[in-house]
This record gives sequence, C-alpha cells and structure tokens, in this order.
Amino acid sequence: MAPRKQVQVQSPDVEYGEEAILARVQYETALCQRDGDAVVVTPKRRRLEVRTVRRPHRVGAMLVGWGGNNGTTLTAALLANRAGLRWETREGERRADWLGSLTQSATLKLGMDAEGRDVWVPLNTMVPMVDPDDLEVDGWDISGLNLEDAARRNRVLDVEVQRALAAQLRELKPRPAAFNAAFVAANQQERADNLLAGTTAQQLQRLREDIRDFKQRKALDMVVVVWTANTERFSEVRPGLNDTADNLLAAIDRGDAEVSSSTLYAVASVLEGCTFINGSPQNTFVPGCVELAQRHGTHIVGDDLKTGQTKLKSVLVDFLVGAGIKPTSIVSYNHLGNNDGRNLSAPHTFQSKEISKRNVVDDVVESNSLLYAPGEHPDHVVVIKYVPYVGDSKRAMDEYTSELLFGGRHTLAIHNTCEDSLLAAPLLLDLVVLAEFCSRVSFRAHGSQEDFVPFHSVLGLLSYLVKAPLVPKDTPVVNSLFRQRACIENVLRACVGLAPDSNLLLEHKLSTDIFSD
Ligand SMILES: NC(=O)c1ccc[n+]([C@@H]2O[C@H](COP(=O)([O-])OP(=O)(O)OC[C@H]3O[C@@H](n4cnc5c(N)ncnc54)[C@H](O)[C@@H]3O)[C@@H](O)[C@H]2O)c1
Ligand SMILES: O=P([O-])([O-])O[C@@H]1[C@@H](O)[C@H](O)[C@@H](O)[C@H](O)[C@@H]1O
Repeated sequence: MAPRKQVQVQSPDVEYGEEAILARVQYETALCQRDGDAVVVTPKRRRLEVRTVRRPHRVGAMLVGWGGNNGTTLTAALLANRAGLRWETREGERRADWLGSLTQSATLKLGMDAEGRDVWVPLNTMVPMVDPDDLEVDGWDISGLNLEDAARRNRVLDVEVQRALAAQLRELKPRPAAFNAAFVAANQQERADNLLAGTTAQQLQRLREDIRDFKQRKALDMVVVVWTANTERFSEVRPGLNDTADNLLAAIDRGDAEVSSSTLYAVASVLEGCTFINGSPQNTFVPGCVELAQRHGTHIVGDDLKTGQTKLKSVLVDFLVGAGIKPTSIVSYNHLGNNDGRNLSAPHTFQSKEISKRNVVDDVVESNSLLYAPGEHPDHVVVIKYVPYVGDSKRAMDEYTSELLFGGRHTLAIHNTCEDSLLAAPLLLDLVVLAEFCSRVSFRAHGSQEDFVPFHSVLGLLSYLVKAPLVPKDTPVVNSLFRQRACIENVLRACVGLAPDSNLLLEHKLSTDIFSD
C-alpha cells in the first residue's frame, strides 16, 4: 500500500529537521490539595521540547507462540497486505486490510477547516511510523508445524486465504522453544515436539542467539519480541528468586523451576536490548525482570491483549459510572474453542486470565466516591468455558446490572461474538508499531541543555492495547479506554507541537464569534 501523506504542521513551535522533528509544547497539569472536603487546585504549566527521530527503525517482530492462532493470523495478514491479496467469498471479493488496527485503520481529530468543519487524519500520518509491509517476522513455537500446517490446524483463516498464502507460510518454521510445562495446562504437552534442550541457562543463551541471528539475517536495527504463546499461571514472587535482577539471573543460572518460560524470553530480549511485549495475563514481569529492563534501558509492555469482551467492559463501565449510574453486578461469561481456550480450561492458567479480566474496572470504580464507598465495588464474576465446536469464534455474554434513581434497576445484557484472533492480530501489529515509535521519542524541559529523556522502561503509553496495564512503580493505572486512546493521540500531537485536543469547540458554542482575526 502506498505510504500515506504525512501531516505537516506550520508553526514556530515545530521544526522538521533532516534527522528529527523538534517540537515545543505547553504541558499543563493541575496540582490538587485536599483540605477536608475542599480541594485547592494549582495549575502547573511547563514548556517541554519533544524530539522524534524521523526515520523508523528497520524492525523485526519475533513472536513467541508463532504457530498459534494469533501468530499465524498476524503473519498471514502481513503477507496478504503486502501482496494486496484479493480473494472470493460467498459475499463477493474481499481484499486484504488492517481492520481493527489503531495505527492502520483509525483516525484522530486534527483540527477544523476554514468553514469550521472537523478534520480527521489517520494516526500514522502524524509522525513517521513503521509500514507493516516492511515488518519482518520470525519466532518460536513448542510445536514444530510450519505456518501453513499451523494455520490449517488453527481454523481461523478462510481456505481461499490459506491457499493463496500456502507457499509463503510453508517456508516459515518456528524456532525450537524454551518450554516450562508446569506453567501451562497439561493438555499443551501434546503439541510440544519442538523444544530446546539443555539447562535453562543454555536455553537463555540460545534464545539470545536466535534474536541475534534474526537481526543479522534480516539486517534489522530493532527487534521487538512479543509473547503470544499460552497463558501461564502466575510465577511466585519471592526474595532470592526474582525480586531483583541479579537474583533472577542467578535463578536462571541454577535452573530454578519457578522461572517461567515467558520470563526467560523476556530476560533474553532485555539482554539483547529488545523491547518485550506480553500479550498474555501472567506476571511475566516479576520485579527482577522490571529492574533488568531498567538497567538495560529497554522497554517492556504488558499485560494481556485487550481485544473484545474486556475492551467493551472498559467502555461500558466508564460510560455508566461517568453518567452517575452505579454498576452493582458485572457477570462476564464466554466460551471459546481454540487452543487458548483449551489451555485456559486448567484452573491455574484460568486464574491468570480471571485477574486481568476483572481488574479492568478498578480505576473507574475508584474514580467516583459518590457512587462507591472506599473499598466498595460491583460484584464481578468472570467465567470462561472451553467449547471446541465454536473454535476461535468466542461467544461472550455479559450482564451489567446498575442502580438508578428511586432504586430503579438497569440491566444491560449483551451477546458479543468476538473472532478472537481476527481482533488480536491487528493489536499485535499496533503494539509493535507503537513500541517502535516510542523508541524514537524523547523529552526535555524547554531551554534545558540536559539530554532528552526517553519513555520509562515500563511503556505505560500502550495501555490502550492491554487489559492489565503494566505501569511504572507507584504510578496510577488507567483502564478507561477513551482516556488511554486520548493519551496516545495527545502524544502524537505533542510530537508535532500541537496542544492536546480539548474538545471545547468554543468556536461553535458562543453567542458571538470572538475568534475571527
Ligand atoms: N486472541 C485473543 O483474543 C487474545 C486476547 C488476549 C490475550 N490473548 C492471549 O494471547 C495468547 C495467544 O493466543 P492464541 O489464541 O494465539 O493461542 P494459541 O494457543 O493458539 O497460541 C499459543 C501458541 O504458543 C505456543 N507455545 C506455548 N508455549 C510456548 C513457549 N513456551 N514457547 C513458544 N511457543 C509456545 C503454542 O504451541 C501455540 O502455538 C494466549 O495467552 C491468549 O490468552 C489472546
Ligand atoms: O475478549 P477479551 O476479554 O479482551 O479477551 C479474550 C477473553 O475474552 C477470552 O476469554 C480469552 O480466552 C482470550 O485469550 C482473550 O483474553
């Protein structure tokens, strides 16, 4: 697909240099001090400089679980879009697209034209971003199936698409994987025929060699490793095991069985200077792993892709609580029949998913003390059942019960069929594209001679894409979907010297025009 024309901002506050865009923005916050029931607010204004390197890296994504439903679907989408694939369906011809991708198929409101009409532009025209057609992919899987056979087994893609991509997919074979079977359901053992041998320490070295091999073979200057393998049970976090970076490295050296596969891949990625993204709910980022990422100045992102049922939950609860309606009961049931669902049929792996699916309402509930007393929250139940027949087509059924005026009851009953991998694959692309963008952005106080500072190792900006956002220690978690999206939009606006979108639109709301020059 031809690259889209970039937005060009004409302002004394932005310079489009050869190497970087240098922008100056006013960063405004409000310092609140409670005094009994009163709140005293002091506006804080800081002028910042934002530097964005213009040329995107030559990026490769290494998928852990490459042969899975998400991994094969993302790979097929990359190949199909690169080829401009068209295929026949019973509803007529389809052509490859990136529907469901924030960076490829979503827009943001840039401003208004001379007639006062809103002007919306694709997100990826604000600053240069990686073109998916340039993205290289590789990865590991405990199953040795090549991606053509894996895609057939996974039953996500139309047969016409599988046929059209068969020759290319057949050439793609996952690398042997590090696998700690104790962390996933026993039923996953059946497919484990493509495993690394040796001690955990030897496997760590092999994973690092794999990353270097991919980087060298494809002439990359950045690799992003993405965990899209099975959901694991939580790792025990304890002093001497994984509470510090050195203890975690020592635990790997001694082959401690409590080091999960996902943490081992994360450590390999950090040691190779790569961004690591956790698309599953387990606590891959034990404290020692976070410390290691900070020590090496690499980015980590997690946890658990936010694709369908949970994405809707974060919107509905935001809407209800924001409207002063009090959700008192949330029942989230779904059944699915893919291998993810099969793995989640084990209590210890389900518990990881239950945590990420339940915590997503916490920040919105805590935001409204008029509705909820301290510690009060809605009843909230998550149920996931494995029903092979429905395959990847997850059926979510939710019931939201809320209290209304005069003791009224409001009930929202929703049936939400989520084609899980068709929803997840575009988000995996967004995570890689946005993680690469974040690696090129840095900030400093205006007029400072200090170095520009990058985003924190824990890349909270990408919270929009995950259920359980990993954020820097002692910083707030935001789950509200539209606040998360606004954060990404406003960072993109800051990169080109534009203020956040206030949504005031006073030009259209006053009795008299006070804006005409
Ligand atoms: N699709 C969605 O809607 C969605 C949303 C949120 C999170 N997720 C999570 O994404 C992950 C992948 O989902 P999926 O539907 O692709 O599952 P999947 O079971 O189809 O794919 C997982 C793949 O990982 C492989 N694997 C397991 N352990 C491995 C290891 N140690 N190293 C390398 N490969 C390993 C498996 O063989 C399998 O091919 C799951 O954890 C799931 O919970 C999916
Ligand atoms: O749709 P969503 O809640 O965002 O996410 C999905 C869950 O509903 C589903 O139960 C689980 O199997 C998938 O891995 C994914 O987590």
